[in-house]
Amino acid sequence: MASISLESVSKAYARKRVLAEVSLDVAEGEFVAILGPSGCGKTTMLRLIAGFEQLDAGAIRFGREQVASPGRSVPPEKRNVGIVFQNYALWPHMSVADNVGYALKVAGVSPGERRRRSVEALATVDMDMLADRSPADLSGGQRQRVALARCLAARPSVMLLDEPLANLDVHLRAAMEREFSAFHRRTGATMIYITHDQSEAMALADRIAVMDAGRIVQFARPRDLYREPGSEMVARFIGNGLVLPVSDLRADARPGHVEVDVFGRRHAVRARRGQAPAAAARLSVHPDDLVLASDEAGGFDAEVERITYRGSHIEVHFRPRRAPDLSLSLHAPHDRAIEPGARISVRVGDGWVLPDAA
Ligand SMILES: Nc1ncnc2c1ncn2[C@@H]1O[C@H](COP(=O)(O)OP(=O)(O)OP(=O)(O)O)[C@@H](O)[C@H]1O
Repeated sequence: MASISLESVSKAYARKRVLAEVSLDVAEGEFVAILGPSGCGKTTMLRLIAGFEQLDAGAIRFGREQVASPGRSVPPEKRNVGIVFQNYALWPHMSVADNVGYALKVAGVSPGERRRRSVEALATVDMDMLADRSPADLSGGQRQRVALARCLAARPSVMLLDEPLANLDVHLRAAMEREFSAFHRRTGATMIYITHDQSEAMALADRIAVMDAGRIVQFARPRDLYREPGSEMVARFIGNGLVLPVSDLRADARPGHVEVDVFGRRHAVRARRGQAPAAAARLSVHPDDLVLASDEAGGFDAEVERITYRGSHIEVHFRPRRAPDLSLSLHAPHDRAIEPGARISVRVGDGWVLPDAA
């Protein structure tokens, strides 16, 4: 397995810049998700790493070896990269084992060795019992596991996965998420996983690179992205994040904390150390951070708009009285009696002041 590093990589199609000086260091054996909205350049980045596209500026390294720079590119078949796409085409006329061993056959590996490595790769994804089946007789999830085994049989030093779960239903996705995690633990493969689904990225990755319009806007562990987003885009993209306008930001006695005014009530929230006092700021919170205050004096005034039943809890959609254009939500116990139109008092239990430059 190898580490991967992108150094100020830029790429344009015709005159449209798709990647702008992207730098990223993925450690050996790390599981990194590339997360971003449609069209932000995720697939282009993957294609550059795989060697299907040439970069315009910058460099890509696998370990110490430079595999791409302007005008110089190691071809895809020499990069030892395994790729699993969303559309995992399997050959319908070949058995599962032959599908998995096909690349080895092309590479001239002997039939005995081929079979051994195919069955070994299938065992890794718990599919060795179905080695002689036809792909037509498999479920969607089983086919995706075969695609994974096929990638694995070639013993790649890097695995690239492009929205591999996008075509699966929600239950199968959850099962496959577990599969990918287990697979990563077992093989120690360096994995780069593309998705626009933030919950999938949060569940799987050691670190997540959030992309927006051809740039990496933040590269951090899931917990840090959730608790300390660096910009409004990241704050909104992760964990149903909300951004509140706050005012009169002042120092708090506790390091890493400040006091702010949220719709007329003072609250202590988290901020970068050294955060300067400010007349106005933006606060990143999540529905779980907002709590119904028991007494009216506790929080800011709001009016309930509607309730969504979620089984384990109810989601209360509301508008602050002082900012009726802002639609927010919080989670409350499912047995809490609360009606649309009711007046409530809301406290910010936890929040993070977005850094000034964001
Ligand atoms: N071969 C190409 N020629 C011209 N433009 C391209 C080409 N490939 C991609 N683009 C453009 O580059 C931009 C980034 O595309 P890319 O596929 O990398 O985004 P993405 O983040 O993977 O999107 P999605 O999540 O929708 O797959 C888009 O505006 C796309 O239209």
